[in-house]
Amino acid sequence: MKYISTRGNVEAKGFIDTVLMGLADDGGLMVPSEIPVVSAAELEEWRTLSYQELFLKIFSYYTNDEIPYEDLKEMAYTSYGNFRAPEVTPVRKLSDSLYVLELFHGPTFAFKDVALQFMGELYSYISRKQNKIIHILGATSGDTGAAAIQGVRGKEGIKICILHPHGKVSRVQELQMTTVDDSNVLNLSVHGNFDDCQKVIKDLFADLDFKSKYHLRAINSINFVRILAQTVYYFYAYLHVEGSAGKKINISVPSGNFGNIFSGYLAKKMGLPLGKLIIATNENNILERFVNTGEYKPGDFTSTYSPSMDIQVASNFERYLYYLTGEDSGKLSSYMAALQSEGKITIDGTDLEQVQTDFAALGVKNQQCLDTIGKYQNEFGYLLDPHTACGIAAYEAFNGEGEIGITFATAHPAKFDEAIALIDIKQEFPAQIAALFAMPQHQTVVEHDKEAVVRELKAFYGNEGSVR
Ligand SMILES: Cc1ncc(COP(=O)(O)O)c(C=O)c1O
Ligand SMILES: N[C@@H](CCOP(=O)(O)O)C(=O)O
Repeated sequence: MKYISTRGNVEAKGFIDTVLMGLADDGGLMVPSEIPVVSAAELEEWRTLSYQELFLKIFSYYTNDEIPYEDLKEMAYTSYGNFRAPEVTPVRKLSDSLYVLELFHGPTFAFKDVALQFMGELYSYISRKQNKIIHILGATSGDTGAAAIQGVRGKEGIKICILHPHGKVSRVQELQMTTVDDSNVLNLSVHGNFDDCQKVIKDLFADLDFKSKYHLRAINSINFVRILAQTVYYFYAYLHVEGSAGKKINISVPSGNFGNIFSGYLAKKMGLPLGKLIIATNENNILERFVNTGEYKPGDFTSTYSPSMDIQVASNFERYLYYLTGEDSGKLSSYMAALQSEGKITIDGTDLEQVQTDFAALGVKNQQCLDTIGKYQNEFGYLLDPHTACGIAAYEAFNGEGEIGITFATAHPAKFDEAIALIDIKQEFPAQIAALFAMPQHQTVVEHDKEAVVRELKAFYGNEGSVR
């Protein structure tokens, strides 16, 4: 398996080089040169596998034996060994037509742990095997940062710097990131929003001299391995829903940067019989507007009760667009150029029909989000976090009569008590979260400005040159 850039100007790479490259050097995103297809018979054989076994089956299609099987196995078992649920991502049945895939049983109580616990192990493995310095640079609206820091804190050969939007993450998210006092961690709290943070890091990755001189590596979903690791739980969910054999299952995914739902798109292309892929967003509804009208146009940023999805410029949209163009890098590049110069991308005709076949989408308003949390607490005694509540509202809008839907629970409600308290629900915090409130914080507040970030990075990296 080789990996290529959506923009077509990067020499094909192997698996590890793709991980290390992160953002493609031509500004595009790396994708597999062809997507492997799992047969229906093999899929059925996977029904009894544990999460870790399933992970190994799926990764084996992609790693080209660049990582010996025993090493990959050890990484998978270490990564998921510290999840609070033995199933890793348990499936809960709420009714005959609704299942919830709980993705929040990792160390930081959000779905990001599933991929980032593994990426922490993988970067550490590559650093040891190749004697490489790994300087992770990431942007977060709250959850990626916490999970990435937790995945690599204290690991030799690795430093991590995370940019988060100042005052725009939840209190627990901020504490999860900033109470970590390991010397290999730097938190930059940026005056601006998530899109501003993401733009700064993308600009730094695009500066190839800087990227190479300072050994920059990505943990955001611009990195293909994030997408791949997230694909595993789509298979797991499908295989653990009662009566799914021979049926198509709809999946509703709280979405922001389009990474999670793109993993579902990949799973479907690999042969997983999924029905509708439902994009649930909040009032930052660029993806809903795109699916309904064909116009992709970043709008005004809105702060909502689901702050992790307060995103206008969705990174992985480019990967989807690449497949929509029939893997035509030239056409994709001209769409991305139009986004740059005209501030929007417009598609129509059969392309728009294809989009509407691939996805349904709903932008859930703040009040509807709160109403959904209240409704599920009353009817099922099940407390939803505000992101998951958007997912459930979108499931309700699109799951048809007699169809089965799975909604992804992307975070634990304790991470977003600000919203939940508004409807007078009092929740008890898990001990790991309650303990954060008494801990000192470490962060540097910076302006939303590439040069200010560069100054902090240079001080953090010190004299580290090309040898570890
Ligand atoms: C809790 C939660 N739900 C949903 C999302 C959206 O996921 P994605 O960015 O992969 O679309 C995020 C952030 O990414 C998140 O932290
Ligand atoms: N919601 C995310 C935003 C970054 O998304 P990623 O999937 O590209 O890492 C977050 O929690 O930071």
